[in-house]
Amino acid sequence: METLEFQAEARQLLQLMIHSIYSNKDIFLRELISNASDALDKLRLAVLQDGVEGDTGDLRIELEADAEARTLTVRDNGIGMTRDEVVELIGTIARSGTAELLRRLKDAKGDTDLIGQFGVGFYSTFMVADKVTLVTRKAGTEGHGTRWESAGEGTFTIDDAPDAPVGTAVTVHLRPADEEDALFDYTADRKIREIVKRYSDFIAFPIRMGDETLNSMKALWARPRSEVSDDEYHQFYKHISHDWVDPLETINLKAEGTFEYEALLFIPSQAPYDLFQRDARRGLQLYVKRVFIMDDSKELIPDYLRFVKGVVDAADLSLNVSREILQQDRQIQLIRRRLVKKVLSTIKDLRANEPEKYATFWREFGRALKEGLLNDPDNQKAILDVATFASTAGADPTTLSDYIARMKEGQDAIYYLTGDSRTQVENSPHMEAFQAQGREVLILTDPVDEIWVEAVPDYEGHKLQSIARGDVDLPNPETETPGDFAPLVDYLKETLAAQVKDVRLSHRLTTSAACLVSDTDDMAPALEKMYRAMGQEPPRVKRILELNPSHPLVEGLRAAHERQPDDPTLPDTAELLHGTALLAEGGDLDDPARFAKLLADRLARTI
Ligand SMILES: Nc1ncnc2c1ncn2[C@@H]1O[C@H](COP(=O)(O)OP(=O)(O)OP(=O)(O)O)[C@@H](O)[C@H]1O
Repeated sequence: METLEFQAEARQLLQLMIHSIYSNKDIFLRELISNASDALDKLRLAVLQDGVEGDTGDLRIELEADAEARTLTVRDNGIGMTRDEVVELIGTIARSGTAELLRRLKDAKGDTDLIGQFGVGFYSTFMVADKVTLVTRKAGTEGHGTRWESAGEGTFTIDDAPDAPVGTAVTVHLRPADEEDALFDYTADRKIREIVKRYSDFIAFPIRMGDETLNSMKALWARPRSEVSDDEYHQFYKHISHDWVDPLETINLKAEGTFEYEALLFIPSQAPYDLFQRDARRGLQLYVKRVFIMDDSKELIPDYLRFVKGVVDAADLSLNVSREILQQDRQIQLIRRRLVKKVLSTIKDLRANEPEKYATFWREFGRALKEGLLNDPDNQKAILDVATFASTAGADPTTLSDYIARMKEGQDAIYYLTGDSRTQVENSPHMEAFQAQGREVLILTDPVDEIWVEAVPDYEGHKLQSIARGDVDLPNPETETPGDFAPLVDYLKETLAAQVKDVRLSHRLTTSAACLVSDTDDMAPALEKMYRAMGQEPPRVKRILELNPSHPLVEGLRAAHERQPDDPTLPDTAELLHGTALLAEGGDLDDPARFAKLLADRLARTI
């Protein structure tokens, strides 16, 4: 028997383990099972590719608990290790950067997140053990096996193990349970099952305890789609999402090459109740080589796709990768980018080939998806490609490209109008001339519409243009304006100076007397309202009052002002004109009671 010293950095790491700075001690079993699973993978590959002699007929992981002896053994019949490998692999930490991380770990005492930056693997057993024994024998080699043992305190012993079977058995001599310190009784049947189910259910090899296999072994994402039934996918979806309805769509993804990962994603059929609540759970499950790493990994999918559920299984990440690391990891960013593209292209396919499913998707998640127009500039175009909008052209929503295909000659902009409801938008005075000329206008009624339209300059070269803003570029109907409106316009500008920044004659009205429009670069009123609702105080934006010169009220007002510019009832009429314009577009009056009184007095005089 030989006694050897751990390499300096390994010793440091072991100290950290023994003093157990990592709060979740359960993971030691996950690590051992993961190592065992790797060893089984390696044996399978060695036999297959290198012609190593070995039995791959019954690759398995066995768990054996002995409550009396207080031991838990994890045994595999995988590749095993030679004596030299044991010394090399278990006695040292080969990974680069570990020394630097250890230094930082020491400085940041108790910072448990840092430890997630490197795989602690086998050493994590020392969080729960006062002694660990490893007995192993390498597949395809002559000679005997090796027995390694350590209490984690600086040294380990190495010895021959003549009778060791091929594979590796790690026996953890457990410290007394101390539940307050999250040190559980790891010989307890229930605890073992719980950990296996939670972290290792999808390990591709059977994890057995006695005659029983504890894991389902179904790594669905790793199996070719043609071999997995819809029902299996749906069960899996329900398991991870806690949804009870089948998903709308299942998405498989596999990346090979330098950076390997697999993903299995689902688009649900219905939005969760908390889709628009900030504290809702979101994100994907992250696996590393079939080993469950974490739930709700927000780094894998952007917020606007938060309704997507599923699993990403990456081959090259550390098992102990922390959320902090995920945020900075370049590989994770690449995965995320790819997932976004895949989800968007799936939606595009739905739209092209399965209109009913697409309609369901858009009804449930369109509002969330549109947030991406603001938050994901790179995919703005792709999102607009799959988006549909209500329109004056018909009851069915339209895509932007269909809209463009229907544009009238000479029309360059994509017209839209925002509002609270379809009815309100359709009946808004701003619509009149557009309707009269048969020009299609998009009807945008989601709160997020007010915001993204500001962020999207154009679609395929066509500007998005609010018909309640700026001047309209409609061809002028060649009607002579009756009479001279300049004095009235000047009068109203002065009288309504507190309410509006300008007064002018309109080309967009056919039936209404007046309407309010925003100046080209001013904030839309709904947006202003939204900011106020969020507790902010944006500067009050005054709008422009546009008059319809052919309306009897406006013409009458002109005549009345011409007759007697100091008529004492004129200011009230001006105020009523402004108020009705505001009401017609669904706006809020500053002083509704005053408006009602003015109106009632005026009506009383006409009866
Ligand atoms: N059951 C096993 N069978 C064969 N080799 C093993 C076994 N367990 C550990 N090893 C070897 O010991 C090495 C070190 O294991 P350890 O758990 O410390 O780190 P790792 O598995 O490489 O990294 P990580 O756990 O972060 O993925 C492994 O890479 C593997 O070569």
